[in-house]
Amino acid sequence: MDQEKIKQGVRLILEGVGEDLNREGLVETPDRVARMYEELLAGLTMDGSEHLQKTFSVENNEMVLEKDITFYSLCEHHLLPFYGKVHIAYVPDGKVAGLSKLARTVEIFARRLQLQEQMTGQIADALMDYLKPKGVMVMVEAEHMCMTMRGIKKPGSKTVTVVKRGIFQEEKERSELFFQMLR
Ligand SMILES: Nc1nc2c(ncn2[C@@H]2O[C@H](COP(=O)(O)OP(=O)(O)OP(=O)(O)O)[C@@H](O)[C@H]2O)c(=O)[nH]1
Ligand SMILES: [Zn+2]
Repeated sequence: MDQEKIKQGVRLILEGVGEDLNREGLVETPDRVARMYEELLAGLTMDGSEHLQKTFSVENNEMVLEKDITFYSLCEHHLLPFYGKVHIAYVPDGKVAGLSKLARTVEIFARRLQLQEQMTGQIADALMDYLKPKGVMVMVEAEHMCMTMRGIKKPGSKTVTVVKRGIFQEEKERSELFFQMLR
């Protein structure tokens, strides 16, 4: 990431809104914001396979659900946060991932400029590609600040996206079980 360019950009925004760049509270702001983007967009340089290489063998291929994984992302249209919960279910095919690795995979795709629909699909596809389970289902529930603090201003509105892969597309009962387990 080009920190110098981000700093220049922040200086231009501050000037553009009519601020005094030399005001005490703003002197370090371009630097802070550049460091912040490094953290908020850390997923850009990471690969979805990163945390899904190490697995554990299982004989029982029953569904695993990891729910309420909190995430914070940035919408690519306004650069404002959208945040909420990700729920991931998968049906293993002889191997499972460490539980924390599901949340780590969420982080990789959340820490980018995103569309919620795209993030949901990317998480599901990474699990299918690298963990090779029989199926994956991912649900994301989020509040978009571009919908709440600006524009249409509808605080509390939630966007829910769902992506199914493999056995979840073929067997309706699997998705029903997923929804039941979320209650
Ligand atoms: N599908 C989708 N849309 C999103 C997401 N995040 C933000 N948006 C929408 O992106 C759209 C951008 O619309 P534009 O008309 O180009 O921008 P705008 O004039 O700022 O739109 P308003 O928000 O309606 O004021 C808006 O409708 C946002 O609600 C997302 O994750 N998925
Ligand atoms: Zn937006």
